[in-house]
Amino acid sequence: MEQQVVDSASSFTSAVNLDQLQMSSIPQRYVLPPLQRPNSSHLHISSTLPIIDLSTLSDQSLISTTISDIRIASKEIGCFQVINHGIDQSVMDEALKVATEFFNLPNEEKMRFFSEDVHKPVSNYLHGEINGGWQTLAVNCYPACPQPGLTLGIHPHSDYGSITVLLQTRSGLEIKDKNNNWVPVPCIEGALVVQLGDQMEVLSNGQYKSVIHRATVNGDEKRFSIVSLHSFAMDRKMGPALELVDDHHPKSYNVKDVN
Ligand SMILES: O=C(O)CCC(=O)C(=O)O
Ligand SMILES: [Fe+2]
Repeated sequence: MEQQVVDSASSFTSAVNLDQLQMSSIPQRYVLPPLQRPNSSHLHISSTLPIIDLSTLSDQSLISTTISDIRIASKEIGCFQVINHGIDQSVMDEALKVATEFFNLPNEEKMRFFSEDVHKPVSNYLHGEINGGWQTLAVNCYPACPQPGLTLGIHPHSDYGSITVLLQTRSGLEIKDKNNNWVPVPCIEGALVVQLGDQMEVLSNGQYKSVIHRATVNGDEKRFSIVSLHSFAMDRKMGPALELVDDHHPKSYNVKDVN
């Protein structure tokens, strides 16, 4: 039975298929070595993730404090949450509703939207916007998992682009702090998670951090995240901003094509 699931589905749908089979344990290939499992390094949570109220940016008396809070979060963690960001709750609720409906479709229906080129559907629409940059929208569904302590929804990685904005339906996202501890990102109603990516770390000559993060799974409920990944234009040469390179801060990265 398991073999059939693996053969008939791409990695895109296989975990969802397993969910439909209501298995009481996960297949061996999903079981991680003990040190890579969630909770293995939670013992001393040393960081709390800042929550930035973006409505303060329209108040002259608060603007510099807010910018400074964003700068500190970008330097220390590369991640923060934003509230009062101007996106209506109803828009976010609708996006999550459509995501849920999509993942509830039968596999054959879902595969009608399948594309080998993950940039294709969105780039056609947005290419040329944001100064030739790219936006990729990922919608992730993490089925409830019978053994959440043994596996992960997404393995540790940093995002390749400049900035990522993420909406989650429940907690599950974790970031690595500067002491190498995994810190859970709490799910706050209406908040969006902002993560800096590799391009921002390079552009800032290492002053800002591209945050390493992962997604855990849970035993009782599906979790969704909608992830908007923003990247500079592919034909752009990327390197540290010259203003940030001097005798005390030598160039830490070579200039490379974003590609
Ligand atoms: O779902 C999450 O919380 C993380 C997703 C993520 O890191 C990604 O799609 O790049
Ligand atoms: Fe990511």
